[in-house]
Amino acid sequence: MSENAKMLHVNLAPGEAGRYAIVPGDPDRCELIAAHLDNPRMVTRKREFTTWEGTLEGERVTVTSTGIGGPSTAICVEELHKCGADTFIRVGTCASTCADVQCGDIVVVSGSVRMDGTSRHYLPLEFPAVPSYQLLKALEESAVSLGFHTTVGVSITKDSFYTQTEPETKPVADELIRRWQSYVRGGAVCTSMEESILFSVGASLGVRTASILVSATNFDGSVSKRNSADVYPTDSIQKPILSAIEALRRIIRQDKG
Ligand SMILES: O=P(O)(O)O[C@H]1O[C@H](CO)[C@@H](O)[C@H]1O
Ligand SMILES: O=c1cc[nH]c(=O)[nH]1
Repeated sequence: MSENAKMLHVNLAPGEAGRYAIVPGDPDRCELIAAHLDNPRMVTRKREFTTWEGTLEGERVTVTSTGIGGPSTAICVEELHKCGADTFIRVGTCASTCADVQCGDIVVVSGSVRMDGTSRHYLPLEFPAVPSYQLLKALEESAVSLGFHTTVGVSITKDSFYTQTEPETKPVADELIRRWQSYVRGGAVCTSMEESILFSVGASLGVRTASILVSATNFDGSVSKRNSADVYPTDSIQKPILSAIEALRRIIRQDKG
């Protein structure tokens, strides 16, 4: 393979990603994020990986979707890194697992339970899945400065959506519910599907990672179920987007300073 060949999945070549990457799960979210950059343009799309780019504070910013869950997130981070990225901010949604986080509230993830398989291919389980403190701090300060209700806390990264929302229907229900209860009793504030992978792959590559989420659910007091009555206001996604853009501005200025 030539050195300038395009990556197998994200379809970018070395040099075609900015140092700064914003990585949502949903491909449709890339355009919404890029709209806040200067000179946004769609770059490429392959499988679950859609890429837009633009500039912020004069620096190139790449926005690429990870798709859902571990394997595709690991691929996205590895390939963007090969193409030039060393700073990754996930902008996503989560389900609340605590009373402090209600629908539309922000969570800045300070660490993640590794209830996934992919991160174990990178680091042993005793190694914590944690973000870069510099990025976490910038995200928290930005979200608070924008007036959003913000919680900094531990998320649960799971490998499967419906084993969380309907654990009692699965053959391993007892195990799922027992583990989930222990995470919640340990103080986990929300659940999503990419953090432990993003943080672990980032740590193994020696790059900066962080994640900011908006809750798509109200917490109804149940340990593991999604609240079926939740109506997710689609404009809520602008909260983590605006926070991430402001945080990235601060990071870029710090990097330059
Ligand atoms: O909001 P996004 O980034 O799509 O992420 C969340 O939504 C998906 C599940 O519906 C999972 O990928 C979960 O982590
Ligand atoms: O309910 C939800 C919403 C976002 N992400 C999840 O993992 N679950």
